Amino acid sequence: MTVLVTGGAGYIGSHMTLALVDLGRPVVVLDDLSTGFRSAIPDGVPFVEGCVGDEELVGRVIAEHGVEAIVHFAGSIVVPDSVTDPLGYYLNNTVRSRALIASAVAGGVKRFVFSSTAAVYGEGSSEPLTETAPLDPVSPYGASKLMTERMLADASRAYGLAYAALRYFNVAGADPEGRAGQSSARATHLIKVASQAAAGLRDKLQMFGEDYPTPDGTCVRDYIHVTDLAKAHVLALDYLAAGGASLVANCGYGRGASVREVISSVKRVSGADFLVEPAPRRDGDPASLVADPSKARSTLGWTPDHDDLDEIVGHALAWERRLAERGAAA
Ligand SMILES: NC(=O)c1ccc[n+]([C@@H]2O[C@H](COP(=O)([O-])OP(=O)(O)OC[C@H]3O[C@@H](n4cnc5c(N)ncnc54)[C@H](O)[C@@H]3O)[C@@H](O)[C@H]2O)c1
Ligand SMILES: O=c1ccn([C@@H]2O[C@H](COP(=O)(O)OP(=O)(O)O[C@H]3O[C@H](CO)[C@H](O)[C@H](O)[C@H]3O)[C@@H](O)[C@H]2O)c(=O)[nH]1
Repeated sequence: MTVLVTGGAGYIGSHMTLALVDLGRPVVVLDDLSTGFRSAIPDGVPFVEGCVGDEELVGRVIAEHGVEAIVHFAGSIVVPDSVTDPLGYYLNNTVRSRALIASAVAGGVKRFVFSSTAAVYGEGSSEPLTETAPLDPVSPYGASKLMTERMLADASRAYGLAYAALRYFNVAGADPEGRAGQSSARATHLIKVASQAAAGLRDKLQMFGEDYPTPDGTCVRDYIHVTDLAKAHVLALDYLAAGGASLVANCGYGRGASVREVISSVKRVSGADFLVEPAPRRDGDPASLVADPSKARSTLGWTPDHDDLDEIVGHALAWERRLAERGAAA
């Protein structure tokens, strides 16, 4: 069963590609390298440079590689950018996903795993969030992903495409063996940015908002290790291949950490101090997002191996140091 991994040159997609290679499963990567890196794709894995919205290209890839399942990571991911450029986000995340789903249907691909997000949930629901919590995205990013979920649900009913939409909470960390990590220098994610500050690559960290209705006033998120997330995708592929019904499932640990707690963890684990500057709230940020992951556990049999904030931070820091060494060597 060849798996087409879109966005496989990106952060999460490269970890999924590694997970499939480790299991000896055939895989092909499609990525336009807009935010991904050619070097993130393991040696020997076929790579096609192009856009998921290019139906002619995707049709050819499906036919030439005998693709039987698609894992769709490709997309634009920065919540505040989606607030300033909503139409760009609807184009890359929604319109091009529609084209990819159409290519899957036309090419006879029967299984599809989609990168959705906790950003599809509205604010104010009681936590932890189950998949049945009200859907009312705060940001265009969340809306662009929710629209793709809806297209998949309809395509599944109409064309028999079985899908799993995995709603990731906050993905962080790096491959424990140091083979992959978050490489984008322009990354905006808290653990990445704090790791860069700890490694001396940034002079400070801004803390966006201290007046949220949370225990310490800063936003609360459910941070999940990227390797545990890749494992959930492998299980989702196996579940669908075994005839499992289409599903939507949260991917998180069910426990929240505040921005202050994350910063403390990064300082503790790195042993480095860095400047933390209070800053205004960032557009599109909900106060708190914590998953109820029981569906992924019961339906997919998912059990995390790295459910520990300091471990996640330790792997992110190790990757950051590796990147810094490579930069110094370049
Ligand atoms: N990182 C998180 O915390 C998080 C949380 C929830 C959901 N997600 C979702 O997971 C997926 C992967 O995120 P990531 O953190 O690895 O981001 P990333 O930017 O590292 O990876 C995205 C990859 O997709 C590629 N890409 C973008 N548009 C493309 C297109 N039209 N055609 C082909 N390739 C394209 C990029 O070059 C990149 O390699 C995204 O869909 C994102 O929305 C991420
Ligand atoms: O320099 C920074 C960066 C972030 N934050 C804060 O840290 C928290 C987490 O922010 P991230 O940017 O790390 O992550 P988001 O919660 O904004 O978004 C991430 O998780 C979401 C789901 O929860 C989406 O799926 C999205 O793709 C992904 O980027 C937020 O309160 C943010 O304001 C800071 O204070 N300073």
